[in-house]
Amino acid sequence: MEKQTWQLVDSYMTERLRIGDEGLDAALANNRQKGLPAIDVSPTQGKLLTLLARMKGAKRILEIGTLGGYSTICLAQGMSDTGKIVTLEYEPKHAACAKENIAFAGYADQVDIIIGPALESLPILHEQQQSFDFIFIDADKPNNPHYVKWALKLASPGAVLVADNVIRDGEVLNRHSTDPRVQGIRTFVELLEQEERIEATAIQTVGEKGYDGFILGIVH
Ligand SMILES: C[S@@+](CC[C@H](N)C(=O)[O-])C[C@H]1O[C@@H](n2cnc3c(N)ncnc32)[C@H](O)[C@@H]1O
Repeated sequence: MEKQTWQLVDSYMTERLRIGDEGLDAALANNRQKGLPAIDVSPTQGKLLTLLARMKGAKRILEIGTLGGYSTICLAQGMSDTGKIVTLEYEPKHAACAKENIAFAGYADQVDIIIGPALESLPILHEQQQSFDFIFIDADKPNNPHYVKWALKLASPGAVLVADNVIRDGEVLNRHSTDPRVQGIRTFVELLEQEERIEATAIQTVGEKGYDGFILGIVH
């Protein structure tokens, strides 16, 4: 099938901007070989995570939704040399694959994968008085409103907040949508509208998963 313009542009930019490396390529190959769903962030989007973590000088990153650890490795590449990531994953099979990929990429000692529903892990992190200067939300979208509330409790002042898949082919505009993921994003955006501590914007994207986008913000 003939490639669409956005695919050609994505390949052009990925190549010209030298995006990706052995660890990231191996992670994607292992994820597909183990049958994980192909819902990792794209290489150009992953590089955005790397750059945001580097711009922030992130030292403690929380990721909600690990899958095979592709985005975890992107974040690890941008964090400070002594940085740590806590990443939350529901599916043991995904977490096991992520563990392999993260170790191969050289970040085994800096990443803690917690297996289980994020809504059970987040209160434990809070009880432990953990805090984070970068939070990436990319798990089950119906729970995004809960995740942003936990993010507010766990964020250190000035923390970066990123959430993926917030446009959903434009369905975010459809207040009558029966898709709980769309309603999760709509409620999430309404919470952002009301929450003065969060200053945010949206970046629209196009990719293998369609027309979608990120929320980027700072928790003051
Ligand atoms: C979109 S994928 C994450 C992709 C990953 N961030 C990347 O770009 O490489 C979402 C992941 O969240 C996990 N997940 C879904 N519901 C969850 C929950 N309640 N708690 C923790 N993880 C969950 C899924 O199993 C899946 O692996």
